[in-house]
Amino acid sequence: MSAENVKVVCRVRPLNDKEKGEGGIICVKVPEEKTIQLLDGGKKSAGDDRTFVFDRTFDWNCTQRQVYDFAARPIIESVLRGFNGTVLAYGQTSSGKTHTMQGVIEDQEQRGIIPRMVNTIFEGVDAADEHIEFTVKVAILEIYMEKIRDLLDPSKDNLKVHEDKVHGIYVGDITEEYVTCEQDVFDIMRIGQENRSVAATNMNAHSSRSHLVFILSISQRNLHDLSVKVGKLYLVDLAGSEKVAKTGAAGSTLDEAKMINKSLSALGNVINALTDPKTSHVPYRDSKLTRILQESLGGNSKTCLIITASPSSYNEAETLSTLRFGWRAKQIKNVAKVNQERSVEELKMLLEKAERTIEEQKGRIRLLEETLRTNGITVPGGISKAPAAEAAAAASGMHHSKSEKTFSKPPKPEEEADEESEFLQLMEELYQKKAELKEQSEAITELNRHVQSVNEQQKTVEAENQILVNRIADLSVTCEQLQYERQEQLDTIQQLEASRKAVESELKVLQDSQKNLLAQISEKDKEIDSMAKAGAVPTIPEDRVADMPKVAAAGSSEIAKIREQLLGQEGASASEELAGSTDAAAAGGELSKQMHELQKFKLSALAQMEQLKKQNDDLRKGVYGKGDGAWAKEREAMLADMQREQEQVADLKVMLLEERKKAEDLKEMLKDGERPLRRKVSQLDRNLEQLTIMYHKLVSQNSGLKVECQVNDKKIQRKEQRIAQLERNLKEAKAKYEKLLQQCANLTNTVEHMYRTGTIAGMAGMGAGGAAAAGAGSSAGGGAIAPGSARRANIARPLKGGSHRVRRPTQAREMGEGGEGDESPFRGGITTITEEGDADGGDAADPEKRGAGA
Ligand SMILES: Nc1ncnc2c1ncn2[C@@H]1O[C@H](COP(=O)(O)OP(=O)(O)OP(=O)(O)O)[C@@H](O)[C@H]1O
Repeated sequence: MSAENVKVVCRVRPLNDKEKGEGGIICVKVPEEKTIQLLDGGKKSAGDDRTFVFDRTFDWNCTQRQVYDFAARPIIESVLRGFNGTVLAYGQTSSGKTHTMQGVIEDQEQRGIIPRMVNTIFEGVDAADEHIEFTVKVAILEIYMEKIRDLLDPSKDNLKVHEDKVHGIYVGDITEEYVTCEQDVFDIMRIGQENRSVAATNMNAHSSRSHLVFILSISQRNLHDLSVKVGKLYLVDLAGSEKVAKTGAAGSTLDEAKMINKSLSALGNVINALTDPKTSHVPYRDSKLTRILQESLGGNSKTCLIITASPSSYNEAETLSTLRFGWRAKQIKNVAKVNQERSVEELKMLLEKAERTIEEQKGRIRLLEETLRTNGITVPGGISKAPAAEAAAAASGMHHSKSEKTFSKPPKPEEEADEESEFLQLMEELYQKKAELKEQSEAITELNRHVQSVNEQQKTVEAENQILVNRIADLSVTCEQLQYERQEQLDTIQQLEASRKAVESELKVLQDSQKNLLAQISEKDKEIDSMAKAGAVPTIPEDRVADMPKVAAAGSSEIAKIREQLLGQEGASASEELAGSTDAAAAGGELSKQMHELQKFKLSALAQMEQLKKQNDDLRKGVYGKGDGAWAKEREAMLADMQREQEQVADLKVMLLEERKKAEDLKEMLKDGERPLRRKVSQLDRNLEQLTIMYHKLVSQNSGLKVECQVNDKKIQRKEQRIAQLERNLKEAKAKYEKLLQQCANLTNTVEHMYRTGTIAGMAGMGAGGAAAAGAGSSAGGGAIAPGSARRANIARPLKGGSHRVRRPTQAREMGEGGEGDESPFRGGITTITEEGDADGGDAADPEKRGAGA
């Protein structure tokens, strides 16, 4: 983990038509891979202050792939290894930021950094080992007028930036979509793009006036040891960095431009602070942009800044400012580290390893016991585990430093000394194991804490889940209510439709009957007219002819027939009369006979007429039941009724139209009401799904952890019991050991006494030498034991039959741990056995050496 500079890459786009039209000429030069020169006013020279060196400089001939391979590929590869990564595009409007970051997604050649990175991610996922499980999430946000908007859910338009130890800096409540393939990401990008704020300025008609941040989280879980690595990738397309005046913005667009300028100048201030050794405070909190990019600039991230520039002399000032910005940013140093969590499995493996080592040590202790036995040092019954107990006791003094761990030993033969040193080594190892065990138990405690925090998280998630469930239930109720109301409205519409149809059919019937009546009326009128004309017949009186049109339809045809007959006959008789009058002289009595006949016929016809009239009257009365003139009234009444009914029908029509309109409005309202509701419900469904997944994950993790804890607790318990047992054994062994020492000392006393008193012949010289050595602490007499040697010996010889005691340096006692009352000579510091009252213990003599002296 070492600090590395932010990588800065410069890209200059080709001169565009607008710039050519404005008479702009190329004012930049890329003399070599890493250098860019800004020519002075388009002249062919550039001063030193206008020459900049970056990690790489690309001119207008470069391809999207070249930029990606140099600027972004190493970053995505790091993200796949668990690092955080950031790629930022900075430059004036229309300088090629979006072209570089996004390009044309569908075009393999022209696609920019984001789609290429997405491609590399899924290639990496496909190529990874089978036991690595990947989870990729995408979020897109926009910082516009110092507000963070969620582009995957535009209703979240003022998100907050949070910071904690676990997640670092993050945007709270942002929508994160899980993706499983490239296309998923592209679909999400399209949605984000649609929601992005765009305002036109004269710099670039479709210039984006907001900062776009695309966040990809890649989590890798190792299914073998369950460790998790999480790499976060921030891809940032900043808003145009041109001067406000040049944008030609005014009014709300001016405010907007100022705001954008504010966040960009905050970015500049952060970079200045980071690169100025005198400044200690970095103003990350001055804008939302710098707050989000806190880790990317001077933090835990591998970062690449791509500065984009126009080559036109028209944009010279902006290009110079962009190059200066990039140059400053190049001084920033980041310290990136892999974001990895130690899994329970890993800790478990460590524990198991420690246990295995303890088992090995136990085996060695057993071996050692055997060695002790074979060398005549009895390991008393019941304390066969004494060495282990000693080891445990030694281990319990784990806070001693290695240098402090010097163990005293009684004078013994050489092989005993070797064994003892082996024993001590063993104990030292045991001490280390105990330390490891302590570490493990600390890890378990840590795990318990982790379990607790997971439990708390789970509770929070459950509570949130419950809130969401409640909200969903509320929404479902509202939805149901709306659906019920909608159904009611539909029913009303159906009813109205039915009544409309009924009214229409009634109307039709009425119209038909009206038509019939009108037809009848016109028929009657015609009849009346014709009858009126027929009034010329002398035998029919005028008043009767006037009545004729009122005759009912049933008798009218008969009447007409008879009338025709009458007319025909009368016409004939009239002509005959005429002929008779003109030929009167010739006709004579024949005429009067015919006249008589005609008169008779006329009378009978009149009688028939009379009868018919009567019939007609009867008929009329039968039909209408009313007298003359009532028919006209009836007709008027009918017409009035018809009129009324027509009016009613018209009213009904109006009502129907109104109802229809209401229904349409209602439908619209329902549609309008349903749309956000549906969106909300689907969003909530998505959230719920994610939460449920999280919840299940946490539950399974939690239960796994609980089981782990239980197992570990049991192991610890067993180990503690074993340690306690070992400590007990050690105490017993120590007591026996001291007893043995006592016996040994007594024996030595007795032997020396015997030497001195001459009980053992031939040993007097040695006894004298020994006595001399004992008395003077020098080599006088026997002279075999050097003072230094005597001083080094841990067990002093007993004096003149006097008693001896085991003395432990105060410091050693103070440094002992967990072994109160433990008098083991193997614990803490030098233990010496001296004569009583001999603080120095320097007069001790090694029996072995003594033996040699003799
Ligand atoms: N290197 C390039 N090669 C060819 N065309 C380019 C290059 N860079 C940019 N362009 C073209 O220039 C125009 C403006 O570029 P782009 O939209 O990427 O600018 P921008 O800096 O993102 O602007 P804004 O600040 O408005 O977002 C686009 O039509 C783009 O295709």
